[in-house]
Amino acid sequence: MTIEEEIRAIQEEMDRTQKNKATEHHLGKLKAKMARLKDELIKRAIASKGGGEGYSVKKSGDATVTLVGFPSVGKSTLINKLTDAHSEVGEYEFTTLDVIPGIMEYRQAKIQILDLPGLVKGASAGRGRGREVISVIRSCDLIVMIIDVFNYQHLKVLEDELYDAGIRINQRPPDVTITKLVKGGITITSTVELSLDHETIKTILGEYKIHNALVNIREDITADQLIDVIRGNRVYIPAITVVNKIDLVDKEQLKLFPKDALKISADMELNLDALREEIYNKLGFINIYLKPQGGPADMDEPLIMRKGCTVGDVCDRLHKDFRRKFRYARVWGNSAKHAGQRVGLDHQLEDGDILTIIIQK
Ligand SMILES: Nc1nc2c(ncn2[C@@H]2O[C@H](COP(=O)(O)OP(=O)(O)OP(=O)(O)O)[C@@H](O)[C@H]2O)c(=O)[nH]1
Ligand SMILES: [K+]
Ligand SMILES: [Mg+2]
Repeated sequence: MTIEEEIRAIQEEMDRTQKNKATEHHLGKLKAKMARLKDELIKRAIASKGGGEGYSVKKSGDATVTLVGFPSVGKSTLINKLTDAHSEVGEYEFTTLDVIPGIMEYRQAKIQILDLPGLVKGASAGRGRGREVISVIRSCDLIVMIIDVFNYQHLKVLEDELYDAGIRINQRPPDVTITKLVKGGITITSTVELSLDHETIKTILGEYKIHNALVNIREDITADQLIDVIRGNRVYIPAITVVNKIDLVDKEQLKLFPKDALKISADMELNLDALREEIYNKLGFINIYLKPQGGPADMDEPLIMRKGCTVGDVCDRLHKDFRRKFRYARVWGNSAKHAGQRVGLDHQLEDGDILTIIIQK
């Protein structure tokens, strides 16, 4: 049996099984098995080799955004309008076969946008150049999911493909820690009421050969989320949904789409300003001002970083040796307990902070 067939067989068994106290543990076991099989698919999807050469994309700018959608929804048309790129547009599917980068300059930020080949159902299992495309998506900072006005149902397919590739959109990592031990069995502690019973949790851990561990759960999680924590290879990426080609339908029809989806026409340049703004906001940029030791801060040209960044991230941005040569830093502003606070690489910065980095000579 292939993995896909096994998954289907287990799903059928789960559907057949009545939910009650007597079957709870059996269902838990099936759930655990199912989750582990899906995990096999993810492992396959993220192995960027396999089908052929991976795409080599050089990252540039302050953040990287990918355009993800079925063939011919208008990804290339859009990147040509938003950036300096010239990506081929065609009426036929799979016009774009490579990753095409472009830069969108917006409010002092340089945002790299990547036009990608169309994604189809089965991409995460390697259909088309699915695996290679997915490995590019996994390393971006924001996903723009594009559907066109005639194919709303594709949105769910896209979401499922990303999910099966270990990409969690608009989610935070589950608040769970697992500390493996050499003996003593499994101890589960939780600060909230859990929907998963302890037996199921143990069964899932057992599927991954974890028999001794401290498990601390601080939010109500699903079986899939527990496996996300065990595997640790999931990526958590924000996403926005865009409906393209609105010039082809009337206003009434647009009401059928969810409120939070942005409705645009790439071709007719309708609503593109709102999209630029949304991309910028969703990336959560902050300004960090650098101050050389003993001198005034450069207040004209801030370093553009992302919310949640650390002093170490700033070091990486400035020079490849800075992290290694780092001694300490001083910070003024919102993240500082007092002006000029001495901080280390892990210190989290906030918008408007002024920073001095001291490195070894
Ligand atoms: N009416 C209308 N047509 C559009 C719009 N955007 C794109 N198109 C047309 O849709 C077709 C596909 O556009 P592309 O930009 O090549 O789409 P794509 O998503 O890059 O396609 P692949 O690279 O093949 O995956 C072309 O004929 C475009 O002219 C739009 O906003 N309105
Ligand atoms: K096309
Ligand atoms: Mg294209």
